[in-house]
Amino acid sequence: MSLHLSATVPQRGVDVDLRLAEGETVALLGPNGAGKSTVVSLIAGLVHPEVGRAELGGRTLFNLAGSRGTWVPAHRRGTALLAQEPLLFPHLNVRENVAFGPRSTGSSRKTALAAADRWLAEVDAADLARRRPSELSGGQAQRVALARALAAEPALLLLDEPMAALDVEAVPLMRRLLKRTLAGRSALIVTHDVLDALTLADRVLVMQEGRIVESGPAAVVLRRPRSQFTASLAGLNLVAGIRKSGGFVAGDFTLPGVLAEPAAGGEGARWLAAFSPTSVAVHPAGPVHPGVVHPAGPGGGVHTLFRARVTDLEPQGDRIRVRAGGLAADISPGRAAELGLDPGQDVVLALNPEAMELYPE
Ligand SMILES: Nc1ncnc2c1ncn2[C@@H]1O[C@H](COP(=O)(O)OP(=O)(O)OP(=O)(O)O)[C@@H](O)[C@H]1O
Repeated sequence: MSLHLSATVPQRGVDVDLRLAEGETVALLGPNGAGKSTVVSLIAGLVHPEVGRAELGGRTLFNLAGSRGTWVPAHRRGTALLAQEPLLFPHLNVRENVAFGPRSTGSSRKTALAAADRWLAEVDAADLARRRPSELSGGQAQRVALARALAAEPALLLLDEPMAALDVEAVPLMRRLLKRTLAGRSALIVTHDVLDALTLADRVLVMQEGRIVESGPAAVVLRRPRSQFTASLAGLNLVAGIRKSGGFVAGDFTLPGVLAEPAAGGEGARWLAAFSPTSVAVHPAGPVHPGVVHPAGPGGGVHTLFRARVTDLEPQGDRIRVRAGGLAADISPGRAAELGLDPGQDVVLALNPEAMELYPE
């Protein structure tokens, strides 16, 4: 069902306004402490905002705007929460754990157990029905917890980093199950993993310091990040600059002519450039002046060169990631050896405007 939440929790620095359409799965991303879990807790009824309101499928969950506030308690909200830890009842077996949801909303024991069997089959856990939670692996327990959440037939499923506590081997199966069960379902999933956003969500929201700062389809948000957090999730360099004489001017360099006919923003408008570290070439320090254009740069085309100091070197898959001038450049180990790179050394970076995504801030 559709959700609208607008709430402020000053003690946690959270002030959000978000909507989910009916049947939409939304991923909520953001750095540690951004307020993601607080948003989930607000919807679930576990945190009381100072002001705000929330509606799920047209039904008020809370409304603290007027003098006579409305507050629906957690167990009557029609939401189910799957957290990092499965939190199964230790004294009940798996089947009874899953049947607990329908039982608590008034189903007969027989109907609740039939629902449990159906949902256990749905998460490939039918064979675990008679086990106690203590006899399950972490991955199995989380699948059972998912079945329990779904068996409650929630109008909105809330998932707060549901795979964060799993062993790496258990994650792919859980992700496949989530993909299957979240399809067409109203759900909000908090995650740190960009793959979850890409595979599970119709749309992503990025939170920072208690506010939602980016929103859109995962592919768009990741191609055109608006914050360093999202850029690093997407594995991109992000540089802020301004439009000047048709060019993009950042602190260290200028990309002439790239904004000659911009779709938006005039002279002095703020623009962003996002580009992959693999598109940045590294050359020995030479007689280069800031912003000088190399007409036939590596890979062809017009490149912009600028001097920068290497701050760090780190392995990046089968490449070496060079951090210099606030940017990342991924080069081959052979090239790094050829350049004899060391932190503190000056180099020349070559940027290829053709490999960049340029967009108004
Ligand atoms: N129980 C609490 N009491 C008071 N403040 C809290 C409580 N839980 C979290 N906070 C604070 O509220 C802010 C938002 O925290 P929240 O847990 O919602 O962030 P998050 O984005 O989920 O972080 P993480 O990714 O680390 O889980 C943080 O400043 C945090 O320190």
